[in-house]
Amino acid sequence: MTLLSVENVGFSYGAGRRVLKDISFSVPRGSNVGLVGESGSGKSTLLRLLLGLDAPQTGRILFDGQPLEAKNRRYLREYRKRVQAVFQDPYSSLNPAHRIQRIVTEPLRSLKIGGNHLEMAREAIASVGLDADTLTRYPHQFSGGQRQRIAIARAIIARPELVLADEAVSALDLSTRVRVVDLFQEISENMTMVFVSHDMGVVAALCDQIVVLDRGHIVEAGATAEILRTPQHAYTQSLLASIPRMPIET
Ligand SMILES: Nc1ncnc2c1ncn2[C@@H]1O[C@H](COP(=O)(O)OP(=O)(O)OP(=O)(O)O)[C@@H](O)[C@H]1O
Repeated sequence: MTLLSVENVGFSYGAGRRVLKDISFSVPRGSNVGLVGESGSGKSTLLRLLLGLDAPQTGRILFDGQPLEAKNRRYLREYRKRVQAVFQDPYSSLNPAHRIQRIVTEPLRSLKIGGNHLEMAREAIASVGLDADTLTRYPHQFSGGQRQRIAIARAIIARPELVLADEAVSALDLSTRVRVVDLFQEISENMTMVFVSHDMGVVAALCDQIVVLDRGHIVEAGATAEILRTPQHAYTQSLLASIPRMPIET
């Protein structure tokens, strides 16, 4: 069943040129879909539309069969219970003055979700592989990879149906990146994910489907194995060529 459906979406900032043109793809429930493309291809813009921060000028986005009502605060409050995001820079997204417990439970308060928040925080922090005493500490006491785990715990604490990740491992060094990719793989087993990255290697490791963007257009979309085996578009071939080590089996 389709959870998210993007239909013929076009978008420009103000009166500027089109940065997204006729974008269509769907995200089946339970799947991981990767959006890849070089800098400036429109990935972050598309993610803003998926978060409801902006509305497309043409086309529409359906979430669970209903149109996503961007900028409708009441709608977005309900939407945020079902959709959470993880961003690139774990440091700037974690308030340095707050303890981890307060940071991780923030979605529960802002979404007015009841229950035992401390218990829920313990569970979320354990599910990203961190100790319970993490909750009493501050962001500066952690490494980049640990901070990204904390950001992931915050994203999953409200048990969203969909997680949108924007370059969520790009700022991490290689070995940490591999561990956080493994973590995403684990949590994505019970969730639907849209994973935005300029790194085809990361997306290929995590996603069962890939949508390739080039200057606001979709140039290729399909099953990951298929795209890795027979990339159709010269642009996809060049993205694949930029992966330092290709998987041997696809
Ligand atoms: N606020 C804005 N106002 C005007 N133009 C913008 C704005 N944000 C992005 N753009 C333009 O829209 C196009 C797509 O940018 P976008 O950030 O979506 O690409 P991206 O693929 O996410 O790139 P990156 O990987 O560098 O973040 C670019 O040409 C960019 O200059």
